[in-house]
Amino acid sequence: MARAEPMARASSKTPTLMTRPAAPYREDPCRRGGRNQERTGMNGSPHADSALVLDQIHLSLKGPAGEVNILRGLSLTVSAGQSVGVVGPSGSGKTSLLMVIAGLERPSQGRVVLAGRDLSALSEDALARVRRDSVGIVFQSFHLIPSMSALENVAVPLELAGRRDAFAVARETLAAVGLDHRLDHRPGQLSGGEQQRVALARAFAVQPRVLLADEPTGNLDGETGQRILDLIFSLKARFGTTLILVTHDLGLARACERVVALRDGVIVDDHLVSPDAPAPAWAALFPGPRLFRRHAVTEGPWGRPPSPSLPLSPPPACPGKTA
Ligand SMILES: Nc1ncnc2c1ncn2[C@@H]1O[C@H](COP(=O)(O)OP(=O)(O)OP(=O)(O)O)[C@@H](O)[C@H]1O
Repeated sequence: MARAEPMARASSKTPTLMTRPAAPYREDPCRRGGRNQERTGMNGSPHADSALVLDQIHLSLKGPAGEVNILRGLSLTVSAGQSVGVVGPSGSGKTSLLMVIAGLERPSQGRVVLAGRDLSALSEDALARVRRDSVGIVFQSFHLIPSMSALENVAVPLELAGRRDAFAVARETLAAVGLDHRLDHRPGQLSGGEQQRVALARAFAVQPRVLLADEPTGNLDGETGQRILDLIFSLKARFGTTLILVTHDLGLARACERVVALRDGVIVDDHLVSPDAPAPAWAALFPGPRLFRRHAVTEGPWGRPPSPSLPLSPPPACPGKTA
């Protein structure tokens, strides 16, 4: 559902993008690269390499005609660093799933474990902190603050989180998305693709463990959408971010390592993507596929690699492993 205000249902909760504090670079090389297709019931099994575990999630909300069962017993485990395209017909629950993962919507039943924290056990304040530390969100309609410059849009969440280097980090991140010549432009003075790049810079500036994107190319023309997609995957490669992308675009979905298809609030298909494989069953859910290419991006899409001076900490050592 192309919700103009995807955060409206969570109006009583803390806005995510403006309050997320800076998080240190926490990519764990011990956890990266695994592909985990296990659907788990938690049952005490270890999820050490999981960025996200959803265990039997139900979400019911009151609609005008009574209660709507939006998610109905959905379980999913996503490895750290994995990219997952979430597809499905309109109304199947894709956006609702993102809201639950982000902690913006509490499930009626079930458990969400995000970056090692069981969200169901947390107070609202603790939930907001985990969200701010661990999650970046990018929406189809950018959600930038119109009265602020590009630089301020990226820097202000960092500043609110107490980062003294907020503006320096914001400059670096905007440079990494190719916008160092547009720092003082307000959203209304930027193209759609530029606005989405600002939104991506804002999401990645805090180096989240998990990036949630709801139709991130939905408002863009094909070429600009492709470049935004290149950028997302290049930032993912750089930071080891786990990506969960909701899309109606078959090509975008197939750019991910894994595709999960929803229908009526349950997972009906869950595949690792093989570029050479014949069209999988979920392809039938797409009316008119566009073809984005499969990604192996290591350089920035705007003609140069992401800024080497982004504030990276050295990767932590793997316990029990020698170099
Ligand atoms: N606040 C709400 N109260 C009641 N029902 C809701 C609410 N928000 C969404 N729904 C319903 O939940 C279902 C799933 O909505 P959701 O936005 O998650 O679907 P979606 O798969 O993202 O759809 P689309 O592809 O059209 O964006 C829809 O039937 C929708 O009408």
